[in-house]
Amino acid sequence: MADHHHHHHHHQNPKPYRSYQGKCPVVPLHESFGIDDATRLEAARDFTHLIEILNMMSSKMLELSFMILEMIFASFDIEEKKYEALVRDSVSFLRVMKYKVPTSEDQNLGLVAHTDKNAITILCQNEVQGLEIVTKEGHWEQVVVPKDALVVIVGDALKAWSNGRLVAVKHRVVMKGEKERYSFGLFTVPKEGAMIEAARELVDNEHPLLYRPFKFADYFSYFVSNLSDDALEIYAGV
Ligand SMILES: O=C(O)CCC(=O)C(=O)O
Ligand SMILES: [Fe+2]
Repeated sequence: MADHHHHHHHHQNPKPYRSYQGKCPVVPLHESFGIDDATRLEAARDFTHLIEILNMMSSKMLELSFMILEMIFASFDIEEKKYEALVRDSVSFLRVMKYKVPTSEDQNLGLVAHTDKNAITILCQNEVQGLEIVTKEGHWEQVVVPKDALVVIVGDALKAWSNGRLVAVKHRVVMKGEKERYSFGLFTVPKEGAMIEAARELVDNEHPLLYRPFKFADYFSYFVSNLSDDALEIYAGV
């Protein structure tokens, strides 16, 4: 994360009155940015390394999600070969999000309650809180994310793979206060065609099989056309 902030400073042109202008108390209505030598594609590209930053951040976040998955597998004493579908057969998806300041209290829902459908999600937010989860007791509670910390969310695919040992927590975003919220999420998603099947080691008499094996893409299509709250239970529950 430190790298991310560090890179930000390179965007500031050291020459006066170049790059970003704005938030000036004399002309609070004004915002602008300048690009030196913009007729040269390389120079125009250099203006912002946003794409490089997104690429670097998402690579690091994907690395982190694989590391977390491996720790989960190790904690269950499961051999590497058995988690192919969840690691080697994964693609990543990055979503950049902005939540506006609500104008009235009854319009403060930033993102509807849901479980993530993919295997594992890493979230990174600015200092504006808003993420809420349903606790074991069944009530909504805010997740207070410390500065520079990331949030890891288990999705339905990992829940099914772990035969329900890992919980895909229901979460939402509720906006309060006067600041916009920004977040980005790196979603580790099983590849097209990947099967999600409970690890055999996690199925026994005490832990009967909860979900039949299913093709992740088919489950996702099912969810998209039904948008049910209990999609996993309905689609794959045994
Ligand atoms: O913005 C956030 O912190 C939550 C985003 C989220 O839950 C999602 O995109 O699935
Ligand atoms: Fe989510």
